[in-house]
Amino acid sequence: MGDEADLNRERLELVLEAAGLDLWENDLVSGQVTHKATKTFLELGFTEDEIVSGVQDIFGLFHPGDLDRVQQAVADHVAGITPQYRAEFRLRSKAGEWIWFANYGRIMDRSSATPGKRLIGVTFNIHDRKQKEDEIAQINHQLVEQNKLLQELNAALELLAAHDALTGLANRRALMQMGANECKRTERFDHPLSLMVVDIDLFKTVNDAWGHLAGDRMICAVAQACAARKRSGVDIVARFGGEEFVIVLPETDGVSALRVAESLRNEVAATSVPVNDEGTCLSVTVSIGVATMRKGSGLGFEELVNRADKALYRAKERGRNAVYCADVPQGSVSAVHMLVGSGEDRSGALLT
Ligand SMILES: Nc1nc2c(ncn2[C@@H]2O[C@H](COP(=O)(O)OP(=O)(O)OP(=O)(O)O)[C@@H](O)[C@H]2O)c(=O)[nH]1
Repeated sequence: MGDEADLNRERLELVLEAAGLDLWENDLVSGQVTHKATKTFLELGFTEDEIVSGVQDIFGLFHPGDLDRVQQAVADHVAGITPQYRAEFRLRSKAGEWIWFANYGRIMDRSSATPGKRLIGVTFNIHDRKQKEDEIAQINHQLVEQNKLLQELNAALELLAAHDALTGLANRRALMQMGANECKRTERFDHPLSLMVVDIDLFKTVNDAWGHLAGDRMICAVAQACAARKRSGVDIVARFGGEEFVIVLPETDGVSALRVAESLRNEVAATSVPVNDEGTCLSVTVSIGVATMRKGSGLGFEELVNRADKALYRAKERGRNAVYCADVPQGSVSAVHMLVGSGEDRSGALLT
């Protein structure tokens, strides 16, 4: 029987050694370590003589950040809440380094006369695994940060790709895309679509007399005036080129578009634009060409822009600071005249 017990012990030791496990046993009533985890202490740099025999002394080697969790895991198992005691924790080596270990244990005498006394378990080194987990967590964290940065860069690029850097308005590329969609909507839903091309008059003279920066400020001021007309989520306001802007007015017929154009022309003409830091303010006017389409007109967006551009040319021909639209029927003239409130020259285009 004694031989068989010795053989069993040797078998157990072989298994523990091969698996890198260190067996221990604690008497939870006396608080004494009844079988010491020798291998673990040697790994920590202690000599056999220095191996402690009190449970509290062992707790003294635990990392303060892990101790509560370990004690809670023991308490949960003793209380029968968990079927095993499991914990991962850091132990302080003799040299003062923190090394990761894990415990796996169980109360072995629940059915004895003094249950809850013998907690038996194994300790094993998990330091390499923990370090790899840390490295992976760090790499994951870096990846998350890099992804965030990429998303921000993508959003900034999308913004740059669709907007004009000077005025912040939609750029020509974005306009052509959105405008084409509006043309399709007009064909599908039979709603009118109008478009204005707004051009600053004699802008070259501003650049020539006051410099390019002053010209830029004037472009921004007119851009703001155009943007202020925008019905949010409905109209499109874009910088089409140098000192030229396009305003797309969905669900707006020619008469209404003329009304908007004339009101914008008036507002700009009443504006005084500060063009430098010395307090120079310049007056400014715009000429506006208006074009409008309905379902079945067969016009694409580019053609609509071209028509408004031709109308703009007529407005310039008529002396600038003017609005012109070739698409409004004769019957609408009086209504527009009333709204325009300017001379024949300005609204004369409607009479052609
Ligand atoms: N400051 C500035 N000037 C620009 C910009 N883009 C274009 N321009 C200038 O705008 C001027 C446009 O001049 P023109 O096409 O002759 O037109 P205009 O002087 O406004 O004359 P009309 O349109 O006939 O009334 C040119 O001198 C361009 O160099 C810009 O982003 N900033």
